[in-house]
Parts: sequence; C-alpha cells; structure tokens
Amino acid sequence: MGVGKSTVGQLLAGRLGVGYRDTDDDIVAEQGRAIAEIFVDEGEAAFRAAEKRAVRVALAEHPGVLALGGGAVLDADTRALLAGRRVVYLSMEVGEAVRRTGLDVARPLLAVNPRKQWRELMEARRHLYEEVATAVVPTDGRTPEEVTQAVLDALELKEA
Ligand SMILES: Nc1ncnc2c1ncn2[C@@H]1O[C@H](COP(=O)(O)OP(=O)(O)OP(=O)(O)O)[C@@H](O)[C@H]1O
Ligand SMILES: O=C(O)C1=C[C@@H](O)[C@@H](O)[C@H](O)C1
Ligand SMILES: [Mg+2]
Repeated sequence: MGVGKSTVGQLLAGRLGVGYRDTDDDIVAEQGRAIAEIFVDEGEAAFRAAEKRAVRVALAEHPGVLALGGGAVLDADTRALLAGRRVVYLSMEVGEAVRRTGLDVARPLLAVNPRKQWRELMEARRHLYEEVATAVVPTDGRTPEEVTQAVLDALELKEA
C-alpha cells in the first residue's frame, strides 16, 4: 500500500508504450463507491470477492501494465493466475511506508496505528509477494523514475 504502484505503473506504461490499469480503480468504477466505503458497508470479505473477479477480468483483457491491490495475492486462485506472467514486487521499509501513506483515510487497513498494522500485514504477506514475483524491486531512497528504470532493468524489457 502506497509503495508507488500507480506512480511507477504509469511511468512504466509510458516508457513501454502500453496502457496502465489498476484493479482498485476497476472495483471503484464498477461499484461506484470508494474502497473504504466498500470495506465499511460490506466488509473485507465482500471486497476480496470483488477484487478476485476484477483481477481475473483485467488479466484476461488488459495487455499492458496492471497494478493489483495490495491484498490481491491473499487469494490462491489469483496467485495461480499470475504464474507465467511478469510480476514485480515493489518493496519498501516501514518508515518509508508511513511517510508515503501518511494518515490517508483512503486505506482502510491502515486507518488505525498504521506503523503496527503495516508491519503485521507485511509479516503475513511478504512470502506471498515473493512467491508470485518474478522480480523484487526495492523503492526506498529511489525516485519514481529510478524505480521505473530498475523495473525495466529487472525485467530486461526494451522501451517502445
Ligand atoms: N519512489 C517514490 N519515492 C517517494 N514517494 C513516492 C515514490 N513513489 C510514490 N511515491 C508517493 O507515495 C504516495 C503513494 O504512491 P502511489 O499512490 O503511487 O502508491 P500505490 O502503491 O499506488 O498506493 P495504493 O496502494 O494506495 O494504490 C504518493 O504520494 C506518491 O507520490
Ligand atoms: O493491502 C490491502 O489489503 C489493500 C490495498 C489497496 O490496494 C486496496 O485494495 C485496499 O485498500 C486493500
Ligand atoms: Mg495505487
């Protein structure tokens, strides 16, 4: 959350001459509500079901750069769908995470005690991010442009 998927994803898509899409945005557009509202109104399980569908659809129809929500990898079927694709795990340390996300209420899972919540989420998820990733790119101390270049290098992709 807040690692720079949208920022770097759009820069990367620009460098590659392809489109950028984000499954969080797809869910918001489909439901006509903010993610935090979906969590409050229907609970996390309902959000995860919508997210699972959104990822499946986007992977099937979008050929460019796709950003997944931070918790999408919790679903085993979603992880299976990522197999054989180029998947980048953008990583960061907790201090950077708190700086980047601040007290942004748009991230319901970090709404209370963000530093502790972030550590706990990462302890539960880091192995899943590493499992699906074909490249791990640290983002601490790097500008979005530097991260984008590191992704291109890690994936050995040529610009358009
Ligand atoms: N490499 C970077 N260095 C410093 N700040 C960054 C970097 N990348 C992104 N940011 C900033 O961090 C914040 C979060 O970035 P962004 O929205 O791209 O992350 P995200 O992973 O898409 O977040 P979300 O999980 O909410 O979708 C923004 O304010 C952005 O400008
Ligand atoms: O890490 C998570 O569980 C989340 C990350 C965001 O991208 C959103 O999908 C939502 O806020 C949940
Ligand atoms: Mg984003």
